[in-house]
Amino acid sequence: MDIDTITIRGGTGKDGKPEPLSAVEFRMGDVVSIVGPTGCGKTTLINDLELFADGDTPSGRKILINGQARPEEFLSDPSRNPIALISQHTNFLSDLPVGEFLRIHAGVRQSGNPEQLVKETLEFANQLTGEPLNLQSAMTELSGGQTRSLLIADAVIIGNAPIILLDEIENAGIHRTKALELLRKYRKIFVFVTHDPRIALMSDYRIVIGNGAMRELIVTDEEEKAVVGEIKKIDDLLLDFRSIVRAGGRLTTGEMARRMRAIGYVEGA
Ligand SMILES: Nc1ncnc2c1ncn2[C@@H]1O[C@H](COP(=O)(O)OP(=O)(O)OP(=O)(O)O)[C@@H](O)[C@H]1O
Repeated sequence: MDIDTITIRGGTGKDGKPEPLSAVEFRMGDVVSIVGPTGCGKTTLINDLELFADGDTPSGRKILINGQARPEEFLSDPSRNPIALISQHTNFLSDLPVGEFLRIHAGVRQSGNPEQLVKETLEFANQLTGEPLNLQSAMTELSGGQTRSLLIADAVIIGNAPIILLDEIENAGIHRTKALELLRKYRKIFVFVTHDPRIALMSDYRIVIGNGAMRELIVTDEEEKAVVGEIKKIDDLLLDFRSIVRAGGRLTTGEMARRMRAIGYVEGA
């Protein structure tokens, strides 16, 4: 089934009142962020999407595919489920080597050459994480960042899911700008739950959640796109400082001023 749109029909917030945003429609190719304070209901919203809620979850929301109720096959046959969720608490239970797992998954999910898909998936995963993984590593031995990178790459390339939900990938040592740039090459709906301004502003629009309810939809305008360029510079600088400290180095005020000048920020500005 080709998916063009996913609609969220609003339900109620934690106070039982109707959500201010009564409906939101995602179109194929959209990159969306869900933002809001801790505990406000962001994960609940993507769980509603993953479950194809039909008024049967605490929020009372309804999820429509191409304007219609979910087809039964999405629930009964996992291989037809168009949604992949990369949650915050993902661990592998199998201790298969990465290569074997990917080969088996590619064989079941796709008709193409499994070796090519495995290669592509590994390359994709290794662009997302700072700690490259190899096909011989046991899956249970991967770090949090490697696990999350492998799952994202597997969902995008082998699972080929048209809708991918990603819950707070910023906490797992994933290269965020790279992730957004790479993912945008694939025509899918990506929904990020995030506290990260870089991810939120690199999205096409964001849904603001408060007290369990969808409150506002903000489209990223030209001014915000310019701001994200500056945020990237500051963020990259912090990542540089982190790398220096991790590698056992020391930071000096002189070095900090030099690096800030190099990206166009003067000391103390
Ligand atoms: N619309 C709603 N109606 C009823 N309960 C809700 C609703 N939205 C969220 N909740 C409840 O509020 C609690 C917190 O929600 P949730 O875990 O989704 O927040 P979060 O924004 O993802 O938090 P964090 O930022 O810490 O990950 C959960 O117990 C959830 O069941």
